[in-house]
Amino acid sequence: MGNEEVSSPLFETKRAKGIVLYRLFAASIFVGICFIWVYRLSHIPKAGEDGRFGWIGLLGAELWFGFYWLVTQASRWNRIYRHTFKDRLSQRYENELPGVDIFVCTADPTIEPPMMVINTVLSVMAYDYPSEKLSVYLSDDGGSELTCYALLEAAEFAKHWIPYCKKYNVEPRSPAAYFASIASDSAGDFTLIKKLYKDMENKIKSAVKSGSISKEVQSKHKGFSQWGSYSTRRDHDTILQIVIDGRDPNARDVEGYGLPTLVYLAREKRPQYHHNFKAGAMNALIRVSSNISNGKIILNVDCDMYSNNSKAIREALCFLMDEEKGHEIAFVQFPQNFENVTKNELYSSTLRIIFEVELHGLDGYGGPPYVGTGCFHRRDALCGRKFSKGYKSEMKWENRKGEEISIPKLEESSKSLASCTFEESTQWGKEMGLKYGCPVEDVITGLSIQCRGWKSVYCNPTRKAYLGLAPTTLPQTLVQHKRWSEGDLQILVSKFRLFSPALYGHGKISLGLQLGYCIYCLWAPNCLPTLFYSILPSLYLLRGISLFPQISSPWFIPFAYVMIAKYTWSFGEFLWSGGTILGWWNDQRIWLYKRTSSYLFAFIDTILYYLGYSDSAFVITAKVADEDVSQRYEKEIMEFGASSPMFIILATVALLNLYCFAGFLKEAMTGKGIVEVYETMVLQILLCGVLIIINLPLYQALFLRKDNGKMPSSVAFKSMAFIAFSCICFKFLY
Ligand SMILES: O=c1ccn([C@@H]2O[C@H](COP(=O)(O)OP(=O)(O)O[C@H]3O[C@H](CO)[C@@H](O)[C@H](O)[C@H]3O)[C@@H](O)[C@H]2O)c(=O)[nH]1
Ligand SMILES: [Mn+2]
Repeated sequence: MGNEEVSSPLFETKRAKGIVLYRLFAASIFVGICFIWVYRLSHIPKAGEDGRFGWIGLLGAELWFGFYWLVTQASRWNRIYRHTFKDRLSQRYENELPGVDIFVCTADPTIEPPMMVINTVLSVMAYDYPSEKLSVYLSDDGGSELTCYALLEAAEFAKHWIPYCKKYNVEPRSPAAYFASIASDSAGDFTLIKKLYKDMENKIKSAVKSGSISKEVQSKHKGFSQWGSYSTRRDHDTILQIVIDGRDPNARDVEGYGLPTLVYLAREKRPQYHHNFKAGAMNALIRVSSNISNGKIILNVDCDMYSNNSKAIREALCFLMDEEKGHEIAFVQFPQNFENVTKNELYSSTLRIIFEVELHGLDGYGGPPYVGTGCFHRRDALCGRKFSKGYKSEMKWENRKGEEISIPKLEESSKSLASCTFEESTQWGKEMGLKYGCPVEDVITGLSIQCRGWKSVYCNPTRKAYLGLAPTTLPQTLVQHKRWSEGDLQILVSKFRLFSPALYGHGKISLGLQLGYCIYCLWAPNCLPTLFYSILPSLYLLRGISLFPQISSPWFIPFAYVMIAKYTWSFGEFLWSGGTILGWWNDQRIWLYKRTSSYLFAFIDTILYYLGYSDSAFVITAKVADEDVSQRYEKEIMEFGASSPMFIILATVALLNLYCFAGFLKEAMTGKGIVEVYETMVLQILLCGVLIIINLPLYQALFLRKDNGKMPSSVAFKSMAFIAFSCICFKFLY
């Protein structure tokens, strides 16, 4: 190996093409925004004049939108793309690759079925990586015997599955996804492995169906005795079982090769101790794993996020082990991609623009946030170590010497690390591990790592590294976004303080990155201006009062330019990120729905939280759906289903616009004449019209659909009563 080879980097970074053109374009939009501001400020109706209230409202909204648009530029101004050289990595380090501990989190056996969980586990056990250096930990906050049983079965199946994957270079390595992707192969090995999988599936499914583990199975595995003291999932001792001990010379697959270590953990839960949701689970895993395998690298995945690219560990190591820059990097984040999205992404759940555009932008300013899954951490950075220039942590593999402790002893000593009291008066949840008290434990933890001086890297290879399950109903989508926007807002205004002098004063993270975080931290406050903009102009349309420049006025130009330019860009960006035309349209609808419902509720909840009236929780997203719900999802029919207060807002805004438009049409036909009205009110008509078109599926769900996914009629009544009341007030009183 020549010196030249050693000095060649393990990854390279490229600036996005056409960035200068983009910057010019963005500057032109900003000029347009300034003109709009000037127009609004210089034309405020005088006190007592028609439309003064609405005008000032729109002024506020436009000031906000302009400001927020500026903030979002942080994610587009300086986009970069990474490319790795995995062959160089194996040339230099193949025999010294570090140990990797993989954490899979699950929390509820009914909405996260054991079969799904073990498919994720199997996919990460079968990584293209030396098995003896891999350890997989399953954290089960559901404390479910069924999940544990499924894991025991998976351990048996893994003995066939891992060598099969390696022999045939299988991709993806989640058995369920693999068998679904392959029509049928009559080759001997394939038939055998498929049969073994089906056998395992039948056993697990029948256990799940009966809801318990048979006495016979229980007697075979001593681990089940640990459920003896179990009363509920909120009240039990630590349950820990080393299912496979990678150091055991007898733990071999069918080809005679070593197996990865596999551990089941249900940390202790007591009603009087807050368990801190996923952050609590992760911290218990960090400690338990340090006692068992102590890998230098920690990969964290959600239980639905199976590995779709068996080279992902090697991708991540190209960054972390790079001789020149590697020592600065605390974590490597992969995008979240989803297996179950339909062609036109009905609920916009691919988060396409975030993962294909924005995180590349944040990467240009110091690194993406940690988004909770598909992320490789350097263990010491995650545990609170500060970055320092001179320090180079040794990544290379060290054989665990002198660790001839027996499994029962190792299990016993690990259990105490997962007890409720262990963290009392320690820094866990504060400066060590994942932070507590925030609904987005991931983002806040990543931010604090970056504030300790570390960088992160965004790695988005063509073959997607992880595929998970996106929510398949509108309420789930909205609830998920409520959790996210609420957590992100807390980062901005709470004790964590993105802008606190302590962080900013020391210049810990760049201004670009701070603004980048603000894109998400300011999601929630968008609710008010968006509500204003989707209600006021329509109400004024009904009253015949114009709030925008006439078509013949020169002030019309900036409005037209900003709208056309911004939406053309957004459309183009969506298409070249791989989306469809209808997908973009759906994205616009969900954008509106999130802003007017999820963000509003998050905003209100955050205020209540600070006043001490509410506690933020982690509502787990369901990963299974009823048959008819899935069918409608496949056909891209929106699922409303249960009555939710969020729907009342959506329906009210939609119906209000319909009512205003109808009222205006009637007036225009009988009164002034359509041409003249059009001349003075074109932008208001357009806005109201677009709002109606985008809401078509909602009207359908309110009035036309008969299936179970329609909007409950109670929502229709409530919102109509609300509209009738407010329209009457607005028309006659104001
Ligand atoms: O008390 C809990 C609650 C959740 N989880 C696990 O956390 C993961 C994420 O939960 P999910 O309901 O799927 O939430 P999502 O909104 O899809 O998750 C995203 O957002 C979360 C923060 O809001 C992050 O924790 C996740 O990693 C990220 O994928 C799942 O594996 C759960 O099993 C736990 O282990 N314990
Ligand atoms: Mn999820």
